[in-house]
Amino acid sequence: MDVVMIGAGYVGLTTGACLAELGHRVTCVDNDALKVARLRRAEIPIYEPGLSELISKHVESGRLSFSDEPALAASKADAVFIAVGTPSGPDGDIELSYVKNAATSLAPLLKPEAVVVIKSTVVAGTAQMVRRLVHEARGRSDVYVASNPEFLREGSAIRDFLEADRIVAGADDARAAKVLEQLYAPLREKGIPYIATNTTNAEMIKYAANAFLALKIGFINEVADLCEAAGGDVAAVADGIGLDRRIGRAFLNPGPGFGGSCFPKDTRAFAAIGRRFGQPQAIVETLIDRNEVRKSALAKRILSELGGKGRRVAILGTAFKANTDDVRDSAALTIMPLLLKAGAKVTAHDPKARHETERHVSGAAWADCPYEAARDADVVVILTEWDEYAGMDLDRLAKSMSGRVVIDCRNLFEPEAVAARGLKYVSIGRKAAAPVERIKARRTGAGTGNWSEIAAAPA
Ligand SMILES: NC(=O)c1ccc[n+]([C@@H]2O[C@H](COP(=O)([O-])OP(=O)(O)OC[C@H]3O[C@@H](n4cnc5c(N)ncnc54)[C@H](O)[C@@H]3O)[C@@H](O)[C@H]2O)c1
Ligand SMILES: O=c1ccn([C@@H]2O[C@H](COP(=O)(O)OP(=O)(O)O[C@H]3O[C@H](CO)[C@@H](O)[C@H](O)[C@H]3O)[C@@H](O)[C@H]2O)c(=O)[nH]1
Repeated sequence: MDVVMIGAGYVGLTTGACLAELGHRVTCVDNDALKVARLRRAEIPIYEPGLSELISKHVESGRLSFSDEPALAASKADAVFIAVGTPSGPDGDIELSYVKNAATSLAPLLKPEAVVVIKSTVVAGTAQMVRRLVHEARGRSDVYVASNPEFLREGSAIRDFLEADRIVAGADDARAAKVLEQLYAPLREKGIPYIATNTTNAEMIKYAANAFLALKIGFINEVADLCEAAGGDVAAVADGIGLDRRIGRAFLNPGPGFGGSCFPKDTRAFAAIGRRFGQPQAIVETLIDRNEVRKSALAKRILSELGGKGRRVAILGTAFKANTDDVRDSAALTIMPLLLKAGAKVTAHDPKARHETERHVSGAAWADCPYEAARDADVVVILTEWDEYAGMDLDRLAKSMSGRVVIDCRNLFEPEAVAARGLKYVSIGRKAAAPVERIKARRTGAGTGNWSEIAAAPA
């Protein structure tokens, strides 16, 4: 089929390249002419594993091209996807102006029977509203509107698309339903569950899924804090509850609070829809508050470990999660400014997100590797779970630092391994760190030094 993708961001580029992989001819259109010029030079504006290779493959196969001018491609397209941003508005509700602009400017260009597919995350009722706008702009009702929310995660976007848990195809008429079926035929043949439903359900499914996943994270974060206070180990607790198939182990990893371009924005939108329809989503409202409080509480905790102005802290990881250069709503964007404001000297490192972080946070120094960031640091804080940090040489890290505190917000290490280097390990709900003296005693043969003795010692 001939497809046009409006918006060449994370979702548009990935979806465009993957639809080309499924055999369709795709033109990705963006109104950012600079972005399109870069894409035409094979410069991929985002870091997403495998995306650059997939794009090159299909530019060469002739099935993928880029344009900043939708007219020609849209006039031939069977399906026009809208994958533009839907940022948060002031009351948490989403800003639909990009979706509306894209739809109305395209409307007169479409051939009869074309289907506009909304890929952006939008609130219930948006597809119906877009249908009215498109028909008004054309002066006739010979094109159709569908809702096909996207569930990919940054960092594993291509696999999430091509090996999706399910495809949600929202259509209110036979033509839109048929075009969606044809677009996804290769994935349906592979046995990927295909949920054919109406547009309102499709829109609701997307928000309910994100709200539920965010709730799992918010829940385990609080369980982790309780474990820390009660002397439990959240990793064991998450394994123990996650093996219950009704619960599942995924998304039970505690951290510095969820971030990214989706969970914070989508939970706010979900809560806003609840208020708008007179059905407040109290659980999600609380989750949003707790997640924000978590990030600033973490900054306070870092400052208390740091113990005074002018002391040095290394921040390892500023992306909202590993394998992306995206820093939207990342914990680092809340925590770094608070540390700098309190007079700390901050040196940061991230394998991919330095450039993006520098657009939002000024005043920090940057290092080329984690050990350089840790040089002379009083406290090292891990905020992103990059493999590079999980694989760090702890002896080298300990030698680089002048202080002794490692605050690991992603639980990358076994507490004992860090403590054995004479470091105080502050994790998120793992076993309490052994005090430096006790570890030293163990190394020098004083005391029994067994694990239960170390674990039982006060942090
Ligand atoms: N990022 C994700 O992981 C993810 C996953 C699933 C769903 N979503 C949803 O998908 C949507 C897009 O998210 P994103 O992260 O790809 O956004 P993005 O900001 O990375 O990309 C949006 C692109 O649309 C372009 N654009 C805006 N208006 C346009 C127009 N009228 N014509 C042409 N181009 C236009 C912008 O220049 C930009 O390049 C959002 O609704 C988001 O909530 C995102
Ligand atoms: O056990 C976990 C899992 C995630 N996170 C954090 O939660 C945030 C979001 O992570 P993730 O869901 O992996 O990334 P996204 O790329 O934002 O993907 C989410 O948001 C997308 C946009 O809607 C959806 O398409 C995806 O299905 C949904 O997982 C990040 O800050 C993670 O560090 C945790 O703290 N613990």
